[in-house]
Amino acid sequence: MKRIGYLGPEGTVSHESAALFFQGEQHAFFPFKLVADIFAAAVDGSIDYGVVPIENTIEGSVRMHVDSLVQEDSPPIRAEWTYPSRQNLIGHGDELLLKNGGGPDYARIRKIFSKDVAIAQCHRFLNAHMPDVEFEYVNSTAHGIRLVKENPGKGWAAIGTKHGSRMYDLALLAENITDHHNNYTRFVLIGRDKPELQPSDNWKTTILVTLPEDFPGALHQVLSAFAWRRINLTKIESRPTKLKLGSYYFYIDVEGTTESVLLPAALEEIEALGCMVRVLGSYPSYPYEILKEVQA
Ligand SMILES: O=C(O)C(=O)C[C@]1(C(=O)O)C=C[C@@H](O)C=C1
Repeated sequence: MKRIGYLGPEGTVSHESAALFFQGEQHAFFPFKLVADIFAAAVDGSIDYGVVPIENTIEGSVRMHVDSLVQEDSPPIRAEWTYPSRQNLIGHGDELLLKNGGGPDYARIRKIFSKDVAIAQCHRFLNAHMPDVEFEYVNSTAHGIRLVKENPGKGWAAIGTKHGSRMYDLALLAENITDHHNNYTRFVLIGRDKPELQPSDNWKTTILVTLPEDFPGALHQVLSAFAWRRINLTKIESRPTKLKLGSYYFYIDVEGTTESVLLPAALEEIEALGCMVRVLGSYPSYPYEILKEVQA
């Protein structure tokens, strides 16, 4: 049985998405307090695979997690999938719902607990209903829900999943409060060994490219190595190497696998330019709709 690490406690978006990804298989799930701890456990072998949220429709890249993926000792990316992040306002119903059934009593909500990314996904709703509410950023959405559960009577609410509200037996004060409903998170699976997964028609490869110094037009040449081979890039992002001010690498996702003929040739061409290239993983990609179909 494989050991899977996810951002806990139970009831996070990561937990829901991992349950869907590994549906129908026997796995042991282990909650972690921080995504950094998942990386550490995947490195020291105390888990086989780790589930890492990497990008969100509204908030873009989760930078800290991208930076962990890039560390020299991080295990490779073995798969990616997308999962809808549907956030809800959660609290003690007897305390924070209007008695006449008229919905949440916003005036009584003093503080909202959640993960920074989840709060950022609900800005419009929060501005419209509670422009002056105080926020407390916690390690995960379910961590916030748990704190609210343990502290009734203080005017505390959380932002998190329906699954989380059921798990902690709290009321859904307001449902689907994300700024728009097309809010997806991209998760990656990291692990030392190649997992056995459903076949997929979509493959991606993530590479890190560090450009040589003082080489005018280097990025242009890197991109053209993909362009003339008609290899599609799905993401490119620059991140500081953290070694020197002004020194950056490029984090690039391309469609295709390193098992193909074209992609290794493109990477060789880029290396020949004097760039450093590191492959962070070549892996199948599963859109949410496909995972849902398997479930049905
Ligand atoms: O806090 C959670 O529920 C998580 O799984 C983490 C996380 C993230 O940090 O990106 C994952 C997806 C959601 O969009 C919000 C939060």
